[in-house]
Amino acid sequence: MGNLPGIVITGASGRMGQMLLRTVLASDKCRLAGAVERTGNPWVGRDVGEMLGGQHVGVTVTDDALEAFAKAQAVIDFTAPAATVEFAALAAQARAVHVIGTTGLEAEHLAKIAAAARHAVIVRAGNMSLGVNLLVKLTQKVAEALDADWDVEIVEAHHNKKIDAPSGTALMLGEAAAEGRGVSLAQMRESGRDGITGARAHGAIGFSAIRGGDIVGEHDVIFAGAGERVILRHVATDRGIFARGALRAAIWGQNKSPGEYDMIDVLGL
Ligand SMILES: NC(=O)C1=CN([C@@H]2O[C@H](COP(=O)(O)OP(=O)(O)OC[C@H]3O[C@@H](n4cnc5c(N)ncnc54)[C@H](O)[C@@H]3O)[C@@H](O)[C@H]2O)C=CC1
Ligand SMILES: O=C(O)C1=N[C@H](C(=O)O)C[C@H](O)C1
Repeated sequence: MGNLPGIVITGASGRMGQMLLRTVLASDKCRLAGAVERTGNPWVGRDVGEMLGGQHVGVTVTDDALEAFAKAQAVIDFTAPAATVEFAALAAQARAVHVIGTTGLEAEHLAKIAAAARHAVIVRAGNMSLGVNLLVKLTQKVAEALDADWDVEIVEAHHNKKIDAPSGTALMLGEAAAEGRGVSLAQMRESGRDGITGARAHGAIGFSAIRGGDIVGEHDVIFAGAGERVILRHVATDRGIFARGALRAAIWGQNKSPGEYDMIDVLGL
């Protein structure tokens, strides 16, 4: 047990935090080394097992991230952009692999994460599931095969608590479509249509977001041509797919050279 990689989960009380804790506790490939929440969160100072509604597991939730990271080989982080940037610096200081699932990261956050990756292994993806990463590869292939007369639209649906749009997954799919076409997503991106928008720009890559209820995550990539459509779809029904992917990334990252990696690297797709 002592030789298994020790994992710290940040954002322990969150939707993904709880799923990650259960996944690590059930795994025979790693051990739970710590759990972090923000100061003032009711989970801080309490045993992880008790907070999950079961027996004590001997790991107390802390708000001291550096102390927790220093005892671990990997940190799995599905929190919020400001927290993730802070954790990237601390995980690098502790030489722990940092697996980042947090979405909504802006250029300023990405620059700080890239700086941390000069000293430590970081695996970052807007979606850690096998199915979505396969869909990313398929999207790139289809975009390579079809010309810009085929309009690309990405439609995503998530639960009503999600705070960022388009989703991290939708952006990964948009990047894949842009790469397949040999264009820059930043230049071709079109989102949030409302009112008299004018006709669709030729070659645009469009994004639409639906928010409602408890939808885990659904993504369609629509290639709309004249007289026909190709639709690629992924539907997530269980957050366990993201947690299993993140755990796989944490184990894969052990003994890798410092740098920033993604799930395509981890899965070898
Ligand atoms: N890459 C992927 O496969 C997936 C990514 N996500 C992303 O993960 C993130 C979290 O999603 P949810 O779990 O649904 O959100 P949530 O709101 O349920 O959980 C976030 C947790 O982070 C904690 N947190 C925020 N700042 C913190 C800090 N400074 N220190 C410690 N804890 C802090 C919050 O207290 C909360 O418990 C979002 O960005 C979401 O888009 C979600 C699912 C899959
Ligand atoms: O916030 C979520 O829930 C999810 N976020 C990720 C995203 O932004 O794509 C991944 C998944 O779709 C669930």
